Amino acid sequence: MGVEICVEGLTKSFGRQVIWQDVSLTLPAGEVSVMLGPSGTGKSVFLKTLVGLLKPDRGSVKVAGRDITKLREHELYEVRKLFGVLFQDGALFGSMNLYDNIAFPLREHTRKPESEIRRIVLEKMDMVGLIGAESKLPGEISGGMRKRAGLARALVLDPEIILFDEPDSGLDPVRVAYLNQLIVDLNAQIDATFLIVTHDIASARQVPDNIGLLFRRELVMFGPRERLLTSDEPVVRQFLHGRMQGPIGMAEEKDAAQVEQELAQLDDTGRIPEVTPRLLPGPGITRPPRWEAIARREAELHCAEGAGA
Ligand SMILES: Nc1ncnc2c1ncn2[C@@H]1O[C@H](COP(=O)(O)OP(=O)(O)OP(=O)(O)O)[C@@H](O)[C@H]1O
Repeated sequence: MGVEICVEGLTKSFGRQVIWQDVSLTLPAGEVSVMLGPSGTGKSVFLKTLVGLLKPDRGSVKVAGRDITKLREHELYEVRKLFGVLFQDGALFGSMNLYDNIAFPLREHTRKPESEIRRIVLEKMDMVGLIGAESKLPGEISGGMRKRAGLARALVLDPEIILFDEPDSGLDPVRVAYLNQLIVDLNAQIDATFLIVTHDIASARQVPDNIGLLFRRELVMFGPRERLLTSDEPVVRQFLHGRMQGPIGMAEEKDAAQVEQELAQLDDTGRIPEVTPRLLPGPGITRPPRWEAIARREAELHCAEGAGA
């Protein structure tokens, strides 16, 4: 079972540049959450702060009840073992083949014999569909395969929490669909807590239990997927529809009068936004108990939509 991450009053700046302030949210244990936000709003900085690679100016990050912002380096080292992180490019060592890349955390952090390492590496490679590619170098495989190799490496220490930094960037829509299915299946199988930073709205609509949005140095909203998908908040609507009309501008924020005019022209007030059906774990994958609650919520949602139609 994954662990809960409880963030309270978190603020981070670099020099005089405030990245975000007073961010509070709880990533529920075992659930999948997505963090959205325009480029440069500090989503990657947020992931790095959660894993203790960056120190916040203020606030706390409690991982399984321990505030990691207060830990010393050697204590932090222990807590970091709870995390698996999938960096944007997979962050593989270019001169090592996939097998050695994936075995690396086990050789670095454990004293397991090579036979056990082999069993674990092949098990994780199988989970992400990479069996047979053990001897390939990262430069010899596609971007999608590199992401999956990065994911296999993030899995070898059996993490309680997995952080994904734009897992879908640079992938074609079909590979994104496969990757999303893999994420949903993995979550059901290993039951860890997932946080995904993505720009892909289709993924954000289908995959998570919860969605958050960073904008203007603040966490605008964080909550259950359906709440954000049906939200009236202009910035949430603009982002989830990927449209120009709304508070988010090309380079900076727009003035209030312009935003008001754009929103008036849109004239979609009163229309109930569609809630995209959730991506389900694949056939044969045993779903953890929380899926019963999810199924109930989804059924209620469809009843309400049916009644409103
Ligand atoms: N180590 C650092 N030192 C100084 N500034 C930094 C550092 N890391 C990030 N920043 C700044 O923090 C801001 C947020 O960066 P971050 O990469 O977290 O944004 P993001 O929301 O992930 O963007 P994108 O969606 O484009 O990947 C940027 O202005 C960046 O220049």
